[in-house]
Amino acid sequence: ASCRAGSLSKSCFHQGSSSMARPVKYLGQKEAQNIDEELFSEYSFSVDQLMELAGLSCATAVAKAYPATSLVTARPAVLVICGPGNNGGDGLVCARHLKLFGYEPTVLYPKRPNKPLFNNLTIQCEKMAISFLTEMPEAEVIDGTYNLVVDAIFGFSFQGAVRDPFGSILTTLTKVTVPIASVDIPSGWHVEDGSPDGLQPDMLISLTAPKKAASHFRGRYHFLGGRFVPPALEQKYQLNLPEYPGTECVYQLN
Ligand SMILES: NC(=O)C1=CN([C@@H]2O[C@H](COP(=O)(O)OP(=O)(O)OC[C@H]3O[C@@H](n4cnc5c(N)ncnc54)[C@H](O)[C@@H]3O)[C@@H](O)[C@H]2O)[C@@H](O)CC1
Ligand SMILES: [K+]
Repeated sequence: ASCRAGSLSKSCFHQGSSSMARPVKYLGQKEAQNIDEELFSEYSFSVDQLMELAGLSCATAVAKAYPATSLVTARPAVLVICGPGNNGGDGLVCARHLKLFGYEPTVLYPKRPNKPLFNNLTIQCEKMAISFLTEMPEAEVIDGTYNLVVDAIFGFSFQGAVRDPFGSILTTLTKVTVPIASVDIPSGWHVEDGSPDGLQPDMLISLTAPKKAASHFRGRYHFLGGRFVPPALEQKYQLNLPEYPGTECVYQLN
């Protein structure tokens, strides 16, 4: 079953194991952070584990929507822009899996936290011959060089006015014409209210469960990823997640 999230206010109905249609829950910012915290504290996951699964989901969703063989340019070049928190970490993992899937990712990672997790993810990319840019290219250069941009700048902890260097990066992104695939939230959007003047990505990969901002998403592809939620946690928060098909790590919501 599939549905277009934007056509149903804050809900996307799907057929679960029962015959009754159930709406997938769209999370508020605080609830998303509580679930995140509980996965680590109560369920004893490590950040690395969930980030790996989240990033793999993102690369898988990108490969389903934009198969490397269907890309118009000779090289399946993809620009992955990573922010300063865990959303950026998802982007680094996504870049590594995209490379394994036959794409040519290039990473822009302007603000790097000095923590082993992010240092290791960066080295893993470098060792896979993924190049890192030192500055954000102009929109025309992006359009001429890359087939797609993966936006892994901000996720569910974003708040307030955008601080540099990400303000100018987001301004450039609003001008690119190649498709943008946003990880978890379109960067710069208010996590619950969205942003009518902000990025308009072609794809959104919601991780764990969609956030409320996803009801404002108007792009072509909305995927759910991050198939790691224990059933008890899903029930506690009444997430009403769809059943992922077979062994898939993503579920297409529209
Ligand atoms: N439990 C989950 O659902 C999981 C979440 N993951 C990812 O983790 C993300 C959340 O990560 P974080 O909590 O680290 O937060 P984010 O990655 O959303 O962003 C936090 C970073 O952005 C900065 N920031 C916040 N507002 C800003 C502003 N206005 N201007 C400039 N910088 C700003 C903060 O200083 C911090 O460095 C999720 O969206 C998802 O992508 C996955 O890695 C793993 C599992
Ligand atoms: K994002």
